[in-house]
Amino acid sequence: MHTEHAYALPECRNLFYGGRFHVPQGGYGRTLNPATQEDLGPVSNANAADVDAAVQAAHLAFQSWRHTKPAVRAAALREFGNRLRTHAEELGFLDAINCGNPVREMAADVHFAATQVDYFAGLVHEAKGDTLPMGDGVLNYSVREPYGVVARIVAYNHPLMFLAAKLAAAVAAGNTVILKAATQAPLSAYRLATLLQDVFPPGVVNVLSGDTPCGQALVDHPLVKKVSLIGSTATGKSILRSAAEKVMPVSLELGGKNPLIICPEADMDKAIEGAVKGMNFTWAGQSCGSTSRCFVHRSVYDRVIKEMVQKISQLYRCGLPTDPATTMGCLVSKAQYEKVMSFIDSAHKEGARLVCGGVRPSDKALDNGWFVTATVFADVTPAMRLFREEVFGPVLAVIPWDEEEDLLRMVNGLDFGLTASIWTKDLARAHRLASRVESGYVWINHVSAHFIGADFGGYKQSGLGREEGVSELLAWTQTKNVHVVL
Ligand SMILES: NC(=O)c1ccc[n+]([C@@H]2O[C@H](COP(=O)([O-])OP(=O)(O)OC[C@H]3O[C@@H](n4cnc5c(N)ncnc54)[C@H](O)[C@@H]3O)[C@@H](O)[C@H]2O)c1
Repeated sequence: MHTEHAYALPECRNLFYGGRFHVPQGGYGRTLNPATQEDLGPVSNANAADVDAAVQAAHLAFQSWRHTKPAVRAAALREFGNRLRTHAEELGFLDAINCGNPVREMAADVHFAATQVDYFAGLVHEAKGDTLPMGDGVLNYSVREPYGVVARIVAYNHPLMFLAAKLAAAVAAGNTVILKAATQAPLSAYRLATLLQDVFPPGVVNVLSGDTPCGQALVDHPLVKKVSLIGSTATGKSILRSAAEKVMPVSLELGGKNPLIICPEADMDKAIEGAVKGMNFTWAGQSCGSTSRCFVHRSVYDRVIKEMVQKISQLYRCGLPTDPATTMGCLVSKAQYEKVMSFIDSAHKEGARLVCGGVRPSDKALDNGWFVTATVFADVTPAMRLFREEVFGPVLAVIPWDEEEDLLRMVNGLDFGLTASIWTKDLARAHRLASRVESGYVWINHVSAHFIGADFGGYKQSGLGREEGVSELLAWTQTKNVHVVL
């Protein structure tokens, strides 16, 4: 706690609900800087009693927030967006020091979150209903109403952005929200709570930190009417099972093992650049949308691999996440590091060909961190673990292909279906492949980017529901039909 940092670490690490911070009944744990193992101090571990207190506060706030004029809700959201922008550097720093992703990108995340908050502030009046033509003397209309208290549980790779951006649609629609910070990196969440303390009425936005028991207690609480998760498929399934007990709707943004397809006629320079960028090495590959299976047509296979490796060595070098010059951060924890290393191990054992990386960086300054260099394995086959399972680390699998039918069998042969990226100059092939890939978000001659207003979400076991567009707002409402005989 005595190391000099660019910004002060948050002083208050308690639970934020009902407009104030509360000492956790579940006690405290510790949080670390994954790049150095520096102890960054205590973090609250909310237990079921804490969750209940927060839910009661949110429930009380719902009684008035649901009737607050939409324009007033929008104004609060816009003020919140402005606060985010004003504190972007500081929040980005807190994420970098706590989750291991580079500070420059984490600050950009905060600005992106603010843009999403503004977007939903502008949509408040779109949570509207319909009327049905019924003839004289009868009026039939539907209204959209908020659910009540809802919970958002998030993953660690964009700790601040996932909390800040994703509260907006739920709050815009008139719900009150309990945010559960990422277990591994909650520091920015405490600062976020302070920043929003006087923006929303007490109890409208509440921020908890904790581990699985906190998330589970939120899912199980009878007054929590909807839960959304950004997390792994395993957690998504567990939440879905618990939600069944309450017949509660859920929204799930889950894992991926996303394909990037390079066709022989593609603009090869751009395709190679896309394949490298799509792996999100900056975040050490820790991104759900990472295109971690790269299918390269055999006629260009050797060239693509050679140039890909050159590009990676030019663009990505592990460095301390808090250094603005760093282009690639570290993994979030020892557990994640060991998982990534086990994939590298199994790829070797199963006969994949290592073409770069696969080791710790040689830089002594990084010796204490969970760093792994940008890694590419070629000649990966569908039988290998690296082909089938999400690594959530900097490990790219390259697979040769010859015929489109075989390609599609391999591409669609998994239970994941989040993103896909297709590189071709053949218009017919572009649309044919786009229509046949089983993914919820497809780029043609592009990769990685999200577009505000465009629905993001997964097919198959990569998720349920869509976010980032109007449908996210509507998903936080339920429809009531009213039939009036005049
Ligand atoms: N589709 C997307 O938009 C998206 C975005 C980012 C990350 N992810 C996925 O997230 C995963 C990595 O993140 P992670 O390791 O933090 O995921 P995780 O599933 O382990 O944890 C996510 C969150 O769920 C909570 N949680 C765990 N078990 C729970 C339970 N039984 N009930 C309620 N809450 C519970 C955790 O405390 C954490 O806050 C990857 O699979 C990645 O693909 C998906």
